[in-house]
Amino acid sequence: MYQVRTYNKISDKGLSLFPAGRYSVAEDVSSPEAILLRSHKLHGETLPESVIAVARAGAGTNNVPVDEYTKSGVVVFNTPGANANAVKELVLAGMLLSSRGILQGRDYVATLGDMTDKGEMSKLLEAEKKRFAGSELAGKKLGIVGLGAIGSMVANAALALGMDVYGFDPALSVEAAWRLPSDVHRMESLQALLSEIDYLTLHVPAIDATKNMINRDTLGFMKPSAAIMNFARDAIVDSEAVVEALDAGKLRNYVCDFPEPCLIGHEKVIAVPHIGASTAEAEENCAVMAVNQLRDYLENGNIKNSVNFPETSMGGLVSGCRITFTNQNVSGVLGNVLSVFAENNVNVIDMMNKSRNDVAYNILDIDTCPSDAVLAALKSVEHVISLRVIVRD
Ligand SMILES: NC(=O)C1=CN([C@@H]2O[C@H](COP(=O)(O)OP(=O)(O)OC[C@H]3O[C@@H](n4cnc5c(N)ncnc54)[C@H](O)[C@@H]3O)[C@@H](O)[C@H]2O)C=CC1
Ligand SMILES: O=C(O)C(=O)COP(=O)(O)O
Repeated sequence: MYQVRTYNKISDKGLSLFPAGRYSVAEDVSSPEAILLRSHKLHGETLPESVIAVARAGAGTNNVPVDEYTKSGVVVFNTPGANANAVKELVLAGMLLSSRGILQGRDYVATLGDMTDKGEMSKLLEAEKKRFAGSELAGKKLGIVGLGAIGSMVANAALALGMDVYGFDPALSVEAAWRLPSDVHRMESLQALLSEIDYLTLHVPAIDATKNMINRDTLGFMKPSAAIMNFARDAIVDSEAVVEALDAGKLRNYVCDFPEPCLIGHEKVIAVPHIGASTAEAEENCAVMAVNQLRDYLENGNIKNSVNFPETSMGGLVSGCRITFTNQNVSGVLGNVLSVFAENNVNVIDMMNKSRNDVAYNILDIDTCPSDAVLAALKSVEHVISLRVIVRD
């Protein structure tokens, strides 16, 4: 029986994919092989030694100490693109809230509760509405920083709204480049993009390279009439600098999914509580994808959509026994492991070896499971980090 420890609200559509008789899935399982979570922060928590995989039902993995887990052979998964549409829609809402007097108008109308005369109310509203006039998105310039799953969807939607779209992404993958509409103006630097645009939307991961990428200096490149949408992470924007710019009339408004104390109550800030991916559809997509990936790893040793391990798949088990092992990515390890097999007359039917940065991952199908002594010999091969035996049910 596999044990999976969960954190956060994970959609039942995903959880129901764990077969009841083979999985125990709960917040309080004692020796989990896997962890399934959303934004719960694992930094500073002791990971049970039993854990071999962590699945983030979502995109950002900055709540998981990925580097530390990699060293102990723990595979970290995420669910690329599964919640991108939900974020895209909220970005569009954010830009509309930023450009029109929707919230201000709603707040004003809510003050009219004492009025009883319909005609009087109508007259007053018509007289006052000029205070809530806005501007249109069509024809405005949108800058997108990060053109991955979310950024490319926002680009398409913004073009459909008649916006002129500018993009900056120095790390763009070939696959993401293919998804991008050709009308997106490619910018060579953040500064060039910021000085051009009326709206900025951020869709980069929270990593060292993006920490405080919007700061006092970079805010200085923007037009005073520009607005920022931050549905990425708090770490990407220096909020204190944003408040200074808003107060000094150097930024029109700031729409964000990551409120911080200095932003609360500011009249030019529209802040919501990290609800970018909080739709039924996105929660289901993420949970289903995370559970399928986790099951394929636990039951077959296959790896898809990991943020720290190479994509490695040999399909379902065909032989009686599958050995998977992770090793430091140095030369000679696979050869030494195969020597142990050869010395003990273990026949390898099929195998795959892939590497990514400092780790290599291997799947080997063999005809019969090796003895405990052979397994011990395999585990003691220099630079082998972890080893697992998967037996067909
Ligand atoms: N508000 C919310 O609920 C959600 C927030 N997010 C956040 O949005 C981020 C992006 O999500 P996805 O688009 O799904 O990820 P993605 O991995 O598909 O795209 C990220 C893009 O950022 C680019 N990038 C990396 N470093 C960069 C840099 N220094 N400058 C410019 N571009 C850079 C990458 O090349 C990639 O194209 C996530 O990492 C997460 O932090 C994601 C989903 C929901
Ligand atoms: O997928 C992401 O990166 C998100 O920020 C979504 O977070 P959540 O799963 O809604 O807690």
